[in-house]
Amino acid sequence: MSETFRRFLRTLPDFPDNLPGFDPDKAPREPAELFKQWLDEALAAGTQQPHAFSLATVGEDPDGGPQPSSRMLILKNIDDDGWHFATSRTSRKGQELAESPRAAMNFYWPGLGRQVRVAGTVAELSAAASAVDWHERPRADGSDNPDWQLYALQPVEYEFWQGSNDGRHVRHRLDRNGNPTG
Ligand SMILES: Cc1cc2nc3c(=O)[nH]c(=O)nc-3n(C[C@H](O)[C@H](O)[C@H](O)COP(=O)(O)O)c2cc1C
Repeated sequence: MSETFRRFLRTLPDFPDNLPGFDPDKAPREPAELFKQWLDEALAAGTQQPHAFSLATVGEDPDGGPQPSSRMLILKNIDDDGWHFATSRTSRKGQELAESPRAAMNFYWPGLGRQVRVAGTVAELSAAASAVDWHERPRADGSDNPDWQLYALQPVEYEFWQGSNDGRHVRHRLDRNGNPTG
């Protein structure tokens, strides 16, 4: 099984042939602006749920050691508070964020060979903003949910990654102020 499966994985499709280029010197200076540009391009390329991302949080393993966990979420906004997402405070990630308010986001747009990483500290936004988010969900039914929480991740680092079929992938890394870090 493992050898067959290993060979099967090798046969799976790689990046599409026509990936866009990326020149960091010509990119918007503001990381949020560059992100919005890439999001628009992912949408134009037909990406389903281009605003979906993986959120990694840190909890504890059964022996008390650090244990990362991750799951997909939907981006709700970007403003001075940070990059917004919402979930239940009682969920695993909600409990982990209460204990350890740091997280890492990862967006991936396979059709464009692009990945964006954003990591930082996480703060809870207001109950009023959380209620608005709850009621604006696509399948909202008018009920309230006092456990629903809107969070904002305040970035400490960013990485914009553009894959290339010649293997010369471009990594554009920025600090919290949007200054390139190499
Ligand atoms: C594309 C996608 C988007 C999702 N968006 C959200 C979301 O915005 N908020 C949320 O609480 N769960 C969302 N989920 C479900 C989460 O991935 C996860 O299963 C759930 O929140 C429980 O996670 P936890 O047990 O790790 O806390 C989404 C799942 C997928 C596949």
